[in-house]
Amino acid sequence: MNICFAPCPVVFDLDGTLIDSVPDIHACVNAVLRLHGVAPLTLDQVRGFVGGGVDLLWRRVIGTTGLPAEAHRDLVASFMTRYHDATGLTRLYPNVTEALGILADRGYPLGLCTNKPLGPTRAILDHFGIAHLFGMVIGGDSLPQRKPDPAPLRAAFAGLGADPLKPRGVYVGDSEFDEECASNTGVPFLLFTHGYRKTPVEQMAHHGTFDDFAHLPLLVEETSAVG
Ligand SMILES: O=C(O)COP(=O)(O)O
Repeated sequence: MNICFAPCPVVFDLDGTLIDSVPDIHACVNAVLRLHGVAPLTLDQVRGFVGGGVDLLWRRVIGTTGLPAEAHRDLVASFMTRYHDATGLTRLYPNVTEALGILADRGYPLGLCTNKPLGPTRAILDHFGIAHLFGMVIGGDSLPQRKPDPAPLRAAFAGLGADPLKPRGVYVGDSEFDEECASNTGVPFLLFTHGYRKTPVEQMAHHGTFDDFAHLPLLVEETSAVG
């Protein structure tokens, strides 16, 4: 059971959930590929590589382009010098700011748990003026483990005052990584259907879906009341 008598913590994924970040990631990946004389990847290819963090992104880029595996570390470093504050092509999904504001006003402690490194995560939250809404932010480099390991999500809930081993709350995300992480952590999962998932919605385990953040506050209320 996951019943909360006070508003329980709500933790969000970032890429594909609050923001569409793929255009900036795509531009920075292709800028690095250009330096190595490699043909650019498409937006769809790069979208398919996002979700597991920067190391996995570049393992997938290497697998597709035939760049040498030994170059991985340098490619990631070169990407990060470009991506650490790249926000120009990134967009918040519609009604995100309003939904976060409503949940915060209703007393829900809000957190963020992303596989994106903390540097660009903070740059994006600042850029969109939503950083102050999150009481805890866990990035892909905050801990040795990354989603779908439960450790980062547990740390996010713990930072919001929940019991890290049996957290009460809700995780909101868009991908298979998020689905598995919520299940590993033992919290209900709310699935945003416009994100980067590859699996059909009907094959994903979730406690509710939404395609517009205008519907999220009610869904959170219902999910945390039912458990
Ligand atoms: O950087 C990534 O690959 C994914 O980040 P996310 O956990 O916010 O979806």
